[in-house]
Amino acid sequence: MKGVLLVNLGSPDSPTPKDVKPYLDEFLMDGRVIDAPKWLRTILVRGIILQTRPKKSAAAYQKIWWDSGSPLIVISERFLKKVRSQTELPVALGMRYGSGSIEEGLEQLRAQGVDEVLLVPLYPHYAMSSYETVVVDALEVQAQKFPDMQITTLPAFYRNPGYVKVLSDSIKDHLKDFEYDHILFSYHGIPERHIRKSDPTRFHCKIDGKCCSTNSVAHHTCYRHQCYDTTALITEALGLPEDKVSSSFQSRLAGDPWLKPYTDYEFKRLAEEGKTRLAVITPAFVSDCLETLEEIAMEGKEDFLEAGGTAYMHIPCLNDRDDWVALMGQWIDQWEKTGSLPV
Ligand SMILES: C=CC1=C(C)c2cc3[nH]c(cc4nc(cc5[nH]c(cc1n2)c(C)c5CCC(=O)O)C(CCC(=O)O)=C4C)c(C)c3C=C
Ligand SMILES: [Fe+2]
Ligand SMILES: [Fe+2]
Repeated sequence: MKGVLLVNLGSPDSPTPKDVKPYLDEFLMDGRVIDAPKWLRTILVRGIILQTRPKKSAAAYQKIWWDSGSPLIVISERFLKKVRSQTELPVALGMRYGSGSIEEGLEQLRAQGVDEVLLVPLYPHYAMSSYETVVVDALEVQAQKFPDMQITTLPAFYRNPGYVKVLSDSIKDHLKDFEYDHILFSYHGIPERHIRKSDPTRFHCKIDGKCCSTNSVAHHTCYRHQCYDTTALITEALGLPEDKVSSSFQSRLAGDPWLKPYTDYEFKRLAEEGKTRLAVITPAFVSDCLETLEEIAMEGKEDFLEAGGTAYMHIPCLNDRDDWVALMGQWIDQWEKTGSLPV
């Protein structure tokens, strides 16, 4: 019997340093997130980052936490509930880190007789620190705990025409009452090294301004290419003039060079260029979370207005929008009836 597992990133159990610490420990000790050898990762994460970060992150989580819990979790649960109404198949939710794991999700499906799973990483783009780690974790759990289960994975869907339509309709809806002179597409950043590591050719991705627009098999796993492609597809779908649109990368940690341009620098640059009414969209996330609600909607607004901007809007993620839920329902239906996956 077929069933579906939706997977999102996960959140701490509460916005306190006590609960944020084990969550960050699991997250940052993932070798696909901090890709240093284990001994070095242990020193970096447990010896340095976890000494101070939990307090700082907990304070940020407190600013966005809802009475019903972490926005990312609450939104993912609302999405789950609505997706269930679109299909007869059992649908479960798993988180890559923190409570409500992928294993628990698969267990729930197995209890309902499922032995063929459609795994849906809730990320539009491929990155080793997001999409790939979900797939690898699910396959490891399957091999160890559910050897009779078969797992099929939904590909990164940033180019899917249905997805491009839903995202551009959402932007259109939110910009109805906001006069903007620029739209910034702010994607979660990753270290540049991750791009090179994910390049199967080992030679294509040079992050030189040209590789991401030169056709290559490397683009199947090039997060940078996929982000710029998302901006281009949405720009085209909305008929936006190119000088009103740009892309940037947020949420970097100190240390390595991360993908540029950095979102916080872009706020300043755009304001100084005279773009005073800014809309910001965060298409690396399908659900609002710490990185969108605190870093972009709160901190970003403050930074932009301080730099001389006069109006600012964060466009929410797709969350549990009905057209997004319906699209997920169509993808599930297609897989159930034909075994094929949307591209
Ligand atoms: C080396 C560090 C990190 C990489 C690489 C990274 C990639 C990455 N992350 C997301 C999605 C989310 N990240 C979120 C929070 C978050 N991310 C990092 C670090 C890396 N992410 C940290 C330390 C944190 C925790 C909070 C903090 O201390 O700042 C979230 C929000 C979770 C929530 O509970 O709301 C999401 C979602 C993607 C898509 C990605 C690669 C493309
Ligand atoms: Fe992250
Ligand atoms: Fe590239």
